[in-house]
Amino acid sequence: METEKRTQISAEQMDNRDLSEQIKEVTKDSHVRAENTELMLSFQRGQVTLPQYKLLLCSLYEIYQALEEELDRNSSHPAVAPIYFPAELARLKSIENDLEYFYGSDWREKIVVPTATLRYCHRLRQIGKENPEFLVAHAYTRYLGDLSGGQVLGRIAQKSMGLKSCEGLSFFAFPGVSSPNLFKQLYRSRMNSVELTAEERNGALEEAVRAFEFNIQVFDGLQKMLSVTGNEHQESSTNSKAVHSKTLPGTISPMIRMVLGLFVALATVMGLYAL
Ligand code: HEM
Repeated sequence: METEKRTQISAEQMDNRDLSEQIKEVTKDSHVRAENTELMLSFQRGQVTLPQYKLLLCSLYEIYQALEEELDRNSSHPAVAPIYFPAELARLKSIENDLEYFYGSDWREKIVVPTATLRYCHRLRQIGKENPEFLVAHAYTRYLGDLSGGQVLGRIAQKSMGLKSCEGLSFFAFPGVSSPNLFKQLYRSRMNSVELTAEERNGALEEAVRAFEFNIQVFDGLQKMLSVTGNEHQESSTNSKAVHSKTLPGTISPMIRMVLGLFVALATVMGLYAL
């Protein structure tokens, strides 16, 4: 009886807690996992390479395009309006500048992303249409991350890649935010003002865990791309749109298949003559 009462109280206390506290709590383990992905470890060790960073920018471009389009479209939705800060937070334009700096004016034709990025974007667009009240989870995961660890990562990246100026690093800069810490406080209070039913709140918390999971999968996908294709797509002027269309280990490229086909045909013809 006593235990039942205690469980009830803690469930109530849990419900009464602010969304910003709850979301931080439920994503704690995921944050540790994200920090420990190979890509994030390269950043933290000061070993991030230009191909890694360029490839990350490609995925961030697709992700922020989806996220910001959905936030814009739902900007007057009651669960989005309080956390809608395009002037302070929007990243798309900055990423476009960075991509142009590294890839040149035809950067749009050089974008390559792993399938994990496409899945992440698909989810963002889906919830933008079906459950805009969950966008807060995705906006929190990306923007508060960028304003937290992201700030340190930007400085490390500049050193690691030996970039002289801040060119190519505008993704990390938030000119509209004079104090990231104060802004994060404001953002948390706005998150806490969003009115959600218990069911919607649980959904948003689940979505935040999912958002971290998507990021982890994107980072892992990028590392796989780098280990499979090396720097080839970074340094050449390939026009491929998504790496999932590239040849991966375990598959036979169309060229090898054609050569094998010709070989078999030739052997068959020669066999017929021999008869
Ligand atoms: C090298 C990797 C990373 C490092 C070193 C790092 C570090 C940090 C630090 C120091 C904070 C501040 C914690 C606090 O104020 O209590 C933070 C907060 C945060 N990080 Fe990361 N982070 C990393 C990667 C990521 C990634 C990949 C994501 C998500 C995609 C992320 C999302 C967040 C979020 C949402 C917060 C805000 C937590 C809150 O105050 O509610 N971080 N991170």
